[in-house]
Amino acid sequence: MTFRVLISDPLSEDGIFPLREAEKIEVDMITDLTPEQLVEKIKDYDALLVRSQTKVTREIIAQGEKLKIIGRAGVGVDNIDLEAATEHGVIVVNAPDGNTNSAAEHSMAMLMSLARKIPQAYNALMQKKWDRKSYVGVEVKGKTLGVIGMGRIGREVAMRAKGQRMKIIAYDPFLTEDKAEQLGVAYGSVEDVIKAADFITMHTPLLEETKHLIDAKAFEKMKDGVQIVNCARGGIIDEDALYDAIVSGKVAGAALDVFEEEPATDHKLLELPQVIATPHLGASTVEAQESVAIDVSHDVVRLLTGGLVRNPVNLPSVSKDLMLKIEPYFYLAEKLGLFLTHSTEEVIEEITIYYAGELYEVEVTPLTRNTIKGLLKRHFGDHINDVNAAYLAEQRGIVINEQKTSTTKGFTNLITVEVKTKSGTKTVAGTLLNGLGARIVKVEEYSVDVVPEGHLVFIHHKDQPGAIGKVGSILAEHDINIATMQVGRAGVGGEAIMLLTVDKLLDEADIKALTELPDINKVTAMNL
Ligand SMILES: NC(=O)c1ccc[n+]([C@@H]2O[C@H](COP(=O)([O-])OP(=O)(O)OC[C@H]3O[C@@H](n4cnc5c(N)ncnc54)[C@H](O)[C@@H]3O)[C@@H](O)[C@H]2O)c1
Ligand SMILES: O=C(O)CC[C@@H](O)C(=O)O
Repeated sequence: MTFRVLISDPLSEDGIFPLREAEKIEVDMITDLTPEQLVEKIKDYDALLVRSQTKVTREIIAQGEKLKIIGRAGVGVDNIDLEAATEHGVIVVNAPDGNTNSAAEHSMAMLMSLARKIPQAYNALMQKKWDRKSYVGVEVKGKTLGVIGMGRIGREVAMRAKGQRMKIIAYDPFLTEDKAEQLGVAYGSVEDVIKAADFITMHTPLLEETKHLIDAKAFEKMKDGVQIVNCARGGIIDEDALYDAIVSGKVAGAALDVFEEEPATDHKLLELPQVIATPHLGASTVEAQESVAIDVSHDVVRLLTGGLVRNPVNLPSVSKDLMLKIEPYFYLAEKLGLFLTHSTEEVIEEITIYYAGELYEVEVTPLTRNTIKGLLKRHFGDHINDVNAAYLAEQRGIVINEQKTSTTKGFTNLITVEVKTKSGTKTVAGTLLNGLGARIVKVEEYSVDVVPEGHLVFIHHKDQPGAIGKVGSILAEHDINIATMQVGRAGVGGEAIMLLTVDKLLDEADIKALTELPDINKVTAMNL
């Protein structure tokens, strides 16, 4: 049987040699297909390889009757409908490391060009203007660079900027003060970073949490004359707010490699002389393109020849027999992780998962991965799956422990998840009730009985008469219907919790109103 591979974006010919030389694999590189033509063509192919131009939509995936694997020659998989791929059993692989260096170098090139107005001066000279007054720049030495997102590229940029003798202040949900110290950078919240920086560079993925992370309010907090670099993803910065901040003079300049809508040729930001830009070139080097093409090509060959892929984005790698035993627990494990990530603001240092009762006999590692996936999903988005969850956690220095016990603690099965942060531990436990599905049965030291889905409100308060009624009244005033309510307390008049399921997610105003009530210590709203 011969497999057919379609490459729909230009990939390095040297990089795809593993595909070209593989037996029983035919490769077609056709880079000028319209979306309609791709929908038609994909029917004949077993694998699709893309860069960032091709939008691999649900429709394309649905039409891919033979499609087994989609390879993304690069990091971001935001041009691939992962949900559709998973639903259709199509494995998505990427090349997370191959372009790190190039993207970091491009970010530095943009930073330096911005500081010294090189593109603007070049343009003037090309128009035969010898203008030395209009293009006076600033030195970066001694200036503070704010790095938002200290993953692979953010760290490389920080190291390079230190070489330019810049001071670095960084934020990443997985960066602790200790790790920051080891890296020789200052650590702060997003607010600390944007307030302190002379230059700010973005290096996060585009997620629900990072969309418009830099908005009008954020610009207000920045130093006057701040300069912004974005070589990560358009949409992390609110482009309208950036435009206004430049026009008002708050922001002195911006260097953009990425835009919310690409291609972005007719964009109002490109009309501003303070903006320099490149057309998504961060990974466009001979080396990066060869490296990412080699990585995805190897994975495609591995998969098509019955092997295991190295960089799966959505692959569940569990045998059928084991899957039958543990599949019912996947949902519970992920929801427990998700619950804890919402109720833990601090950096997670250690995760311990205890499996009790009938889970004692079973291989539980896939459940551990699912729990970690739930715990990290808020920060990694769809990039994380049960295959790469543990790897990503360990890469961030999070210690993972898995423990088994035959003690049933009254339940036939029990999963207890404990996370350790700098200020202590947080715990949640859940069980699968025969015929009734998943339940959260313990939160911290309190016993509860809650279905882990939908909109939850978790309140820490002081056990006082009337506290529950006041919460009910505020929610009613805010038109929020309570579906269920659980309460627990350490002792009369002591620490207590309420765990409510409600019909819609609380917004900031709802949370503020509840927090202002007497005896309410903390309110956490979550969507499981
Ligand atoms: N311009 C280009 O051509 C180009 C090339 C390569 C990568 N990229 C993009 O650059 C970005 C970074 O890539 P990477 O390889 O370093 O990824 P990475 O996964 O190694 O790092 C991303 C980091 O962002 C952090 N993060 C998540 N949510 C955050 C938040 N709310 N605030 C701050 N940090 C947060 C994560 O913890 C992680 O450490 C991605 O968006 C990627 O797609 C662009
Ligand atoms: O394909 C490209 O050149 C862009 C790649 C880059 O955005 C990535 O996320 O890896």
